[in-house]
Amino acid sequence: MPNPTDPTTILSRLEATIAARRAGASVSGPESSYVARLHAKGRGKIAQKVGEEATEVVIAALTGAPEALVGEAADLLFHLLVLIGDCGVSLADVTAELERREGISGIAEKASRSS
Ligand SMILES: N=c1c2ncn([C@@H]3O[C@H](COP(=O)(O)OP(=O)(O)OP(=O)(O)O)[C@@H](O)[C@H]3O)c2ncn1[C@@H]1O[C@H](COP(=O)(O)O)[C@@H](O)[C@H]1O
Repeated sequence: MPNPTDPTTILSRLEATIAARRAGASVSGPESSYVARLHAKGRGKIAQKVGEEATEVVIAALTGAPEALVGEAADLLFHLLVLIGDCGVSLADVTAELERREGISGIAEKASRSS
């Protein structure tokens, strides 16, 4: 049985909640759901939010306390999940890519690109 507080489990649960909000956007509506509201504004707005949150992560990392970075990183992960979901990409797609890269040094991989 998966550990409910495991980071991957939490991200999967959040992904499922986001998908449910997206699917039921016309039911719950932008009034009561932030995810539905964001979807109503379109992919451009969702992508813009990811960019903003990424910038806030950078600022917090360079100037803020660790607690501020935790909050900004959570905002970024949340909005990134909303964006990839909107594009039909799942968390499993991303973790599969990370798994594929496992053990491949980034330096060696970059060097292999030119050959
Ligand atoms: N994890 C989150 C989460 N993190 C951040 N946020 C919201 O993201 C927004 C980001 O704040 P900003 O000031 O940047 O956004 P904003 O005021 O809309 O900014 P602009 O319109 O000016 O761009 C805030 O409204 C936060 O509450 C989140 N909203 C929802 N979730 C999760 O998503 C689930 C579904 O949420 P609803 O769709 O609202 O039911 C929730 O149960 C949570 O688990």
